[in-house]
Amino acid sequence: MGQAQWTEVDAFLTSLLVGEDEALSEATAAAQRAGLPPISVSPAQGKLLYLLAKTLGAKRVLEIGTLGGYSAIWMARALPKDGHLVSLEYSPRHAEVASGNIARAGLVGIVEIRVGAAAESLPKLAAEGGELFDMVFIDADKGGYPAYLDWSLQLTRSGGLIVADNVVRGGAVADGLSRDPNVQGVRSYLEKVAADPRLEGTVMQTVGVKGYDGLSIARVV
Ligand SMILES: C[S@@+](CC[C@H](N)C(=O)[O-])C[C@H]1O[C@@H](n2cnc3c(N)ncnc32)[C@H](O)[C@@H]1O
Repeated sequence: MGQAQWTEVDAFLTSLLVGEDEALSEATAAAQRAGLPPISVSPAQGKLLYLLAKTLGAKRVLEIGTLGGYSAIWMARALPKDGHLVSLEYSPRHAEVASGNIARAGLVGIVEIRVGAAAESLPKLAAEGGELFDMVFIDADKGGYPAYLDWSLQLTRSGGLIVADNVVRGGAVADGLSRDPNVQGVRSYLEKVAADPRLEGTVMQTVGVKGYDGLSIARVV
């Protein structure tokens, strides 16, 4: 038997282990109908985010980059009934589609979407002085990642996780001479993770419809 392509393996593993239900598949379909770009995490990655939040016993999760709410639904499902997920989204249109998806998933009381640039929403969130977050998922503009890491460090409890998607960028992250601002953003993000004594981190390389990429996971000590 020949070696299966990653798409076949992904389909096999997703149907075997991930268990995407109607609310999740409808969230993807609604985002597609609304013309949103197909750049949400994969079902297997969504399940990983869910498992990380569940393992942490998370009550509070912060997401930077909502899109249609697909990853937010996964993470919110790991929270208790009185849990809270704050998701920051720049585009009002994306936030509107996400709100519909979150309502259909029965998560209105848990998920709060804040519309605006994350660089403006994060200082406001910090100024509110609420409880610290157990987990942050960074999945927005890559140039903003280094600043999002600084805010996430302020907003995450000791023992919590800061997770960031798309940090390998087809392998370009290893190219120190790259002039691509997205590559520079994720490279600087990983350098900050490596250098900060408050963090211990790693990167899981991934393959998916968006190509070869990676997910950074860092624990706040
Ligand atoms: C990769 S998508 C998020 C996917 C989502 N986390 C999921 O997996 O379902 C990135 C999102 O970040 C949003 N975004 C981009 N720049 C942003 C910014 N400066 N502040 C807040 N959101 C931003 C985009 O509009 C887009 O909806």
